[in-house]
Amino acid sequence: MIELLTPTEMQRVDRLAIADGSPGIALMERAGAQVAEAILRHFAGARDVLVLCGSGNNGGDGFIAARHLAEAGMHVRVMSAVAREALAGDAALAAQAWSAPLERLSTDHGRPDLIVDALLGAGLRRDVAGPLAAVIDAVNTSGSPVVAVDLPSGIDGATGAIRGCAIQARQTVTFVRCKPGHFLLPGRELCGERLLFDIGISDATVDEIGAGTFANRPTLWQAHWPAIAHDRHKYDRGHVGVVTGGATATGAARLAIRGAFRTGAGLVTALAPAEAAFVLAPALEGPMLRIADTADDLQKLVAERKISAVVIGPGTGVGEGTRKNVLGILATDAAVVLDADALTSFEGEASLLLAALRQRPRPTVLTPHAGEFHRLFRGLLPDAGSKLDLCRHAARQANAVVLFKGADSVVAAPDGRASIADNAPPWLATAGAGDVLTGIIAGLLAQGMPAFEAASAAVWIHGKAAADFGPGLIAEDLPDQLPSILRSFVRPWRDDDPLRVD
Ligand SMILES: NC(=O)C1=CN([C@@H]2O[C@H](COP(=O)(O)OP(=O)(O)OC[C@H]3O[C@@H](n4cnc5c(N)ncnc54)[C@H](OP(=O)(O)O)[C@@H]3O)[C@@H](O)[C@H]2O)[C@H](O)CC1
Ligand SMILES: [K+]
Repeated sequence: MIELLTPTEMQRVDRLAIADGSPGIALMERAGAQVAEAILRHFAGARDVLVLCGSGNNGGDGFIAARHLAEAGMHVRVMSAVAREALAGDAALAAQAWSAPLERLSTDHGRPDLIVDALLGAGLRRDVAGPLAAVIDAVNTSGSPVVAVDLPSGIDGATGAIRGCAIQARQTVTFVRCKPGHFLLPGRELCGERLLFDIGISDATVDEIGAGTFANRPTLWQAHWPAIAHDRHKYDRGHVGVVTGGATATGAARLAIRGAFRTGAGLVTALAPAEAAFVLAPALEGPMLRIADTADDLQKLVAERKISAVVIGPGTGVGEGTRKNVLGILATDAAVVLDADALTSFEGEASLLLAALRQRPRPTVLTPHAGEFHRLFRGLLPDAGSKLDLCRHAARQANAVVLFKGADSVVAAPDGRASIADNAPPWLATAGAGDVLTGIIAGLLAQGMPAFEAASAAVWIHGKAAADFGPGLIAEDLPDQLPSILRSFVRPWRDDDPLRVD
């Protein structure tokens, strides 16, 4: 159940299910019953419940939930955005089965123990304004906990954006599959706890849609996890090269090195300018050190040392030197992770970078945070769009996997696949955490994991490492959290496993 379906895709799934013999009203009956069941389980002490119903099928789910809650003994009032006669289709049928009076939707809610938000769901079509916006504001300031049906009203299910204003829910009950808007910020925050229920639509029906967006979970990438066999030596486990900054700027690269080493790369080499050698040498034990002052030196080392994945960007400085080194590295056969200064060095010259990426046949991952993303792609992408849309566009343009970092990190591949993560705790936003992430990605690429899966896996593992550690985390703690997480992914060698990316 890891696909994320946009409201449009969900409508197509609904239509397929209805065509296959599940009447819409039967789906709605199950949806409304699940909402009631969730409330009875999680808000068992609630006595007075107010259900707010909109004019569409989201409201229909609300009428059915109201009936079940009343049957369970709760005192239920229903406010409707429209009169019964104005309802159509399944929502009209659902309202018929609610025999008590309907109140007109207003801001006069009192202080019920619980409010059920069934105003707007997948059918949100424009910004919320006027009387409906006033109702949403009144709900948010009422102090009553809110259970949202499908989506908090006002949240765009495709993008997670607030359209005008939106409900802040304590819990959101959704059906069949989560939507991107449940994962992307700010939507995720407004959902509160998210509960997903089956309403009788089969996985085969969902498969027919061919969804390309996924929740970032181990099930998305675990099948591609690098294998370990006892008869392989360290060279079979890949060799990561990390380009470092000068004598006073090697910390970021060292974090990447530790991330790569802990992720299981057999060898890790710091590729450093000569001036940094005496600073780095005492700071490295397992990882090796090689001197590279120019793009030529880097290219030669990658070839001679059979380096299978290179990280460049953390601490390398912004400017001509890094630009040349990036272009040099992109011309090698190694998999490449471009981060930080490697991206910012192409600000205003993105076409240079994109030209090199487009003709490159090897795996490449770009890992911008929001600032780096917008600096690099300014003018090259549509002006408006969700983080998911923009990341997909960028991946297509760059012919590379793009990891758009943040609390809702998105990974997109040039073929259109995308993952969205929701497991990063707030304390992961700390200096150097991104450097460790580049190392984890490179460590997985070096062991032969494909780029989309490697970037998605790294994001999830990075978030899990931070969550496991807890508050007080600094980037230096992240690599040491990895072994206990990686343990659960170890799998035996298969004969068709790649030895390494080259
Ligand atoms: N498989 C499932 O997941 C099922 C989900 N169900 C529920 O159905 C809704 C989707 O129902 P739908 O009728 O398509 O849409 P909504 O009820 O969310 O909204 C449509 C009505 O809302 C009006 N609207 C739209 N935007 C606004 C706005 N900004 N302000 C005010 N009103 C708005 C719209 O009016 P129009 O004038 O635009 O026509 C509609 O009247 C889904 O979310 C689930 O809860 C089903 O139960 C079946 C299975
Ligand atoms: K809703």
